[in-house]
Amino acid sequence: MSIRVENLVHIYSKGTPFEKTALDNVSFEIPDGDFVGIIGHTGSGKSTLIQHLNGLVKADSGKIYIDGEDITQKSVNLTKIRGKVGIVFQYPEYQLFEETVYKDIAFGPNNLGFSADETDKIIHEVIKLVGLKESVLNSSPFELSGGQKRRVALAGVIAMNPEILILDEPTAGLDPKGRDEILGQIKRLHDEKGITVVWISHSMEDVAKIAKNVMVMADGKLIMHASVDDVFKNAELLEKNGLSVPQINKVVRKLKEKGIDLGENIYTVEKAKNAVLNYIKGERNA
Ligand SMILES: Nc1ncnc2c1ncn2[C@@H]1O[C@H](COP(=O)(O)OP(=O)(O)OP(=O)(O)O)[C@@H](O)[C@H]1O
Repeated sequence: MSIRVENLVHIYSKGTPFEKTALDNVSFEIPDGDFVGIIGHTGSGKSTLIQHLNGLVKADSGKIYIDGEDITQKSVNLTKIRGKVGIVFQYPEYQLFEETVYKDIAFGPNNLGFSADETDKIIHEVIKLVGLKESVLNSSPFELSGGQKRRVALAGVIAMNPEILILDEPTAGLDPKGRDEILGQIKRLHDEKGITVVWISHSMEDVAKIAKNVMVMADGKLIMHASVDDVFKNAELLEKNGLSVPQINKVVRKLKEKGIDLGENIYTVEKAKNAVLNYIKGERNA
């Protein structure tokens, strides 16, 4: 499913001394099946933006089209839209409230009117997708570790069978292993089911590794929207806006200054490793 946003404006506390323009005329298009990372300094408007994408907040002006349907219209069926556009918020584990994991995951599909049999089938599918064992289904969500709770929350959103998955820092507060696993599962979901993913991240490394395209927010404006390579080429602009390129790229640039040229557009450790191996091979054959 595609997303198109036209001239979106969001102002908090309008008409008061605390007025704040969180989104300042933001326009973009995300094609069906894309995997977009949203980066931006703290307070740049990222969370506000994603809340608009399934109608959780009201725009001061502008239009939002989900698969061509304008969801800012009063007549729109928001329950239907929210079934198609799933959002996983920051620290989603705080939203778990049922007495068992099974019931928690069932909550969304039940609300959307899925039959008990359908819901049961989906629960057994999604629990595997997020890398949990069936045995946790009868546990209380509160008995689980932080990483497991995060997976349950993700499973609850995936169980609604969304066509667009929006994630606000899904790996915040997890250890490196938990982070890699959750990101791997999201990537697999995207690859296997073709789900469009929009993902807020503070990790430039993760964005370079997983996203196809990147949106850069600064002070409520969308200042760049391009491929990973095209965005990270602009190190100076990113740094000016409180961001950075992945650390590995800094190492690659430093090496270039010292006369060791590994090549352009190296933003992941994997790419750097291959470039180093090629470089060594080249030196040997010279
Ligand atoms: N409920 C609110 N009332 C008033 N101002 C708000 C509210 N929520 C956010 N803001 C302000 O709007 C701006 C954008 O906030 P938002 O949370 O969208 O940014 P963000 O990029 O997601 O930040 P972070 O990376 O810290 O989560 C900030 O200046 C913030 O202080």
